[in-house]
Amino acid sequence: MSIPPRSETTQPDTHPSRLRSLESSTEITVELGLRSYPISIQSGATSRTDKMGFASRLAEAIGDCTHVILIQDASVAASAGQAIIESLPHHGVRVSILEVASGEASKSTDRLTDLWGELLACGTDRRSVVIAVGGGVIGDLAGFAAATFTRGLRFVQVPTTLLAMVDSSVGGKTGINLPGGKNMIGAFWQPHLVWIDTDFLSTLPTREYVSGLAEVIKYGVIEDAEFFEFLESNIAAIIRRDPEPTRLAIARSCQSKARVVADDELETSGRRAILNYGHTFAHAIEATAGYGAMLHGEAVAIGMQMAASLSVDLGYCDAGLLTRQTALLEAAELPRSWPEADPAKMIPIMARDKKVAHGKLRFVLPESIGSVKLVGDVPEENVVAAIQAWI
Ligand SMILES: NC(=O)c1ccc[n+]([C@@H]2O[C@H](COP(=O)([O-])OP(=O)(O)OC[C@H]3O[C@@H](n4cnc5c(N)ncnc54)[C@H](O)[C@@H]3O)[C@@H](O)[C@H]2O)c1
Ligand SMILES: O=C(O)C(=O)C[C@@H](O)[C@H](O)[C@H](O)COP(=O)(O)O
Ligand SMILES: [Zn+2]
Repeated sequence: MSIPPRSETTQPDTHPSRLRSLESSTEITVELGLRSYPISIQSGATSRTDKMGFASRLAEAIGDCTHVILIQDASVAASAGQAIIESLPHHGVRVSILEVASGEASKSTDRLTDLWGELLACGTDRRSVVIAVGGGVIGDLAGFAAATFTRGLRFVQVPTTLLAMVDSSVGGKTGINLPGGKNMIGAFWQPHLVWIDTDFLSTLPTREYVSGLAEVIKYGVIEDAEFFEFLESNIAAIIRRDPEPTRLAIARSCQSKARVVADDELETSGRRAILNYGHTFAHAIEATAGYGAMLHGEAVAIGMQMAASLSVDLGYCDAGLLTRQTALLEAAELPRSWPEADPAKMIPIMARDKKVAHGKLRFVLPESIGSVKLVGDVPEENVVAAIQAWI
């Protein structure tokens, strides 16, 4: 099974990220000049001792390394965490293991402060390397600890959820939440390597796996119409976690994210903001529901519905787009509405969105499948109507 490469005529690829297929592995490069790094997508290769294994890729990406700090989600300590530890050279590398409790609540100032103390206590110096093993929560938290401890440690992302494989491990956004806003404290800090072993997905609960599909579908809407069509035809197989379509969906998502990040690493030109499709609503849903009550991907699915409704309402796209997006989200078994959505609670939180410029909210709105634009000056009554459409 294969999806065709993006057609040059309809979708000029001005910053192509290299995609190489090697047997059952795929390698994508995030092109950022001196900060470029590989995303290695494998199936079951973590403990291989040859050049395809984790240890070889780590050595290639990092160079000298005598101290590794594994920051891992407690729920993958015995599986992915253990596989990474066993793959590391037994001599010459000291390994410190720091565990973080599962869940969004760990992306907090309290947990971060403790983590800084734990890094200090285990003798971390500026040549130490942080390896984050877990989902987006661990990647965001450990990445921010790496960005800030002694003004910056090299770090590696080993994502173990679908969402982290397709989105959060790539692109260098790291950070924690404040009670009043998602990811309000953070830094752009790129990893040196993203190591994706799809075998780690075998233990992931269905609800978490499905949550990751929201970000996968996002790429189709924002910049890859061919991928959206591929997902429409293959969503049932991807939900079953059939290896080939699942690996293709992960690779194509990473390719999309790598392309956008290479274009606008620090979200200054506006290009990277497209990755925030649905997120202005989603972050307000997560904050008002209470962090962790609604999964990030679930909130993104509902947020994409609200954004698409807003776009139809303002005349930027036709209703057909919303129909196709609704059908795909439904086929992916993602929520499309939230009965408790309250515009009066959500709008003040949305006002703190990181896309706000000169005090005005900006929304990523679809024009057609595969194309979105950043729109400012949206009347509040239309925003309220878009929220109310999905209660
Ligand atoms: N930095 C970015 O660019 C970016 C992008 C998207 C999302 N995010 C952030 O990512 C977070 C969501 O990430 P997530 O969905 O991975 O959630 P998560 O990290 O909370 O992981 C989800 C759950 O799955 C468990 N888990 C992880 N791997 C497992 C495995 N292999 N087997 C069994 N259980 C496993 C975890 O313990 C947790 O309970 C949010 O905080 C979101 O804001 C960041
Ligand atoms: O990488 C990006 O850029 C994204 O916006 C990806 C989003 O999926 C992700 O949820 C991100 O953490 C949101 O960032 P924020 O800047 O809106 O906090
Ligand atoms: Zn997201």
